[in-house]
Amino acid sequence: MYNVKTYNAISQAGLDRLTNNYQVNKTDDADAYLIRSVDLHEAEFPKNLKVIARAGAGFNNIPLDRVTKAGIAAFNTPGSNANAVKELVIAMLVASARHMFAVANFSAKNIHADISLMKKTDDRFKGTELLNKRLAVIGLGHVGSLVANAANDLGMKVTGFDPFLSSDAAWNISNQIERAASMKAAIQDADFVTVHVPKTKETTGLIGAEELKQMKDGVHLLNYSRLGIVDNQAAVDALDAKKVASYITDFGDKVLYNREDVVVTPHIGGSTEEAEANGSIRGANIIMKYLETGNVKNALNLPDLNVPFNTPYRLTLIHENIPNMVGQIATKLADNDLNIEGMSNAAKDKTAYTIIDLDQEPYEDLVNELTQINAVIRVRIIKNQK
Ligand SMILES: NC(=O)c1ccc[n+]([C@@H]2O[C@H](COP(=O)([O-])OP(=O)(O)OC[C@H]3O[C@@H](n4cnc5c(N)ncnc54)[C@H](O)[C@@H]3O)[C@@H](O)[C@H]2O)c1
Ligand SMILES: O=C(O)[C@H](O)COP(=O)(O)O
Repeated sequence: MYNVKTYNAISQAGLDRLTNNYQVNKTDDADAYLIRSVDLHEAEFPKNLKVIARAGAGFNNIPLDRVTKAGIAAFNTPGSNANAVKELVIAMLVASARHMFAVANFSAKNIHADISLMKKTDDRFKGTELLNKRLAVIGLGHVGSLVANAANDLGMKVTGFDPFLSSDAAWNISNQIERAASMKAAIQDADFVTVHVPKTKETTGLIGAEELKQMKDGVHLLNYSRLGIVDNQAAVDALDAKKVASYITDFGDKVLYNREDVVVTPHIGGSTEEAEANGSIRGANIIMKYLETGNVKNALNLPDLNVPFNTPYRLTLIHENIPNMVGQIATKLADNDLNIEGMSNAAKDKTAYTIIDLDQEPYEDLVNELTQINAVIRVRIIKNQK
């Protein structure tokens, strides 16, 4: 029986996919965590924990270095909520161009007045159209590419900036989207700027005072990525200077409160029934695949390694990516008369992963003995359930 512990609101749709070999939230000593945005940076991890699946895209809540050193595989599910974010961002583009929040505030405060009369005396709610306006999309991954394509479908001129764009992601982007060679080239002519990058050391403050200065007067700015990717104090200064017309973000920050030109939504970009179900189902499938086969696809901290599991037993080893690891492991097995049916190895950055298929049950102390090899981080024996 495997134990799964959940954090945050995890859609039942994914938990329903777990087979009878799984129980949920029965113990803290879990084999797997299924999480959303819970901040794990200060968390202690149980000894048994083998895998963390983040139902959603952003993984800045997972201390990847520490998790990897503990031999825990970490995965996210990028794309599972991308459509939800796209729809909200498009709504916010329209809302900012048509002053929808000011209109909503006005009508809420004037419930006894005939609001239709106000149009005759006051044109403060006259808006602009998105058609032919320019949108800069910073980050063209799962979310950014959908936003760029949808804005293009609405007749906007769209410029994308993503120096690290994968070739897979590039296939998803309409050939109408112009690719900028620099941040400045992307933002300098834009009427709207929207940011869709992961939160890292490099992207913290990606949109700061300098970038805001490079933008057109009256630009509308959106941040549905993470707190800190836009420097909020710099954004407030630019709003005060009327450089930026409006700022819409999914992440609260006290410098933003009580302003008519700012709208803060409570981190709901990915909060739809469909997106939460997608993330939870993908997270549950990731957990089952990793625990039952050791196979890895698109982990955050391990290389891809997918080997058909056709033997009765399998050993998996997470170890440092240094010379002679595979040799030492194979020697240890040979010294103990264990025949290797198949062996595969791959590396990602400083971490390597080895899968060894065995036609017989390994002796009990093998895990300890292999773990004692210098630079071996974690060893698992998996019994084939098929
Ligand atoms: N508000 C929400 O609820 C919500 C929902 C989903 C995602 N997000 C956030 O949005 C981020 C993006 O999500 P995604 O699913 O598109 O992720 P993704 O990994 O598919 O795409 C991120 C893209 O950003 C690009 N990038 C990285 N650094 C960059 C830089 N300095 N300049 C320009 N581009 C850069 C990458 O090359 C990649 O193409 C997530 O990491 C998460 O923090 C928020
Ligand atoms: O990165 C994400 O996927 C989103 O920010 C959603 O976060 P949540 O799962 O906490 O809603």
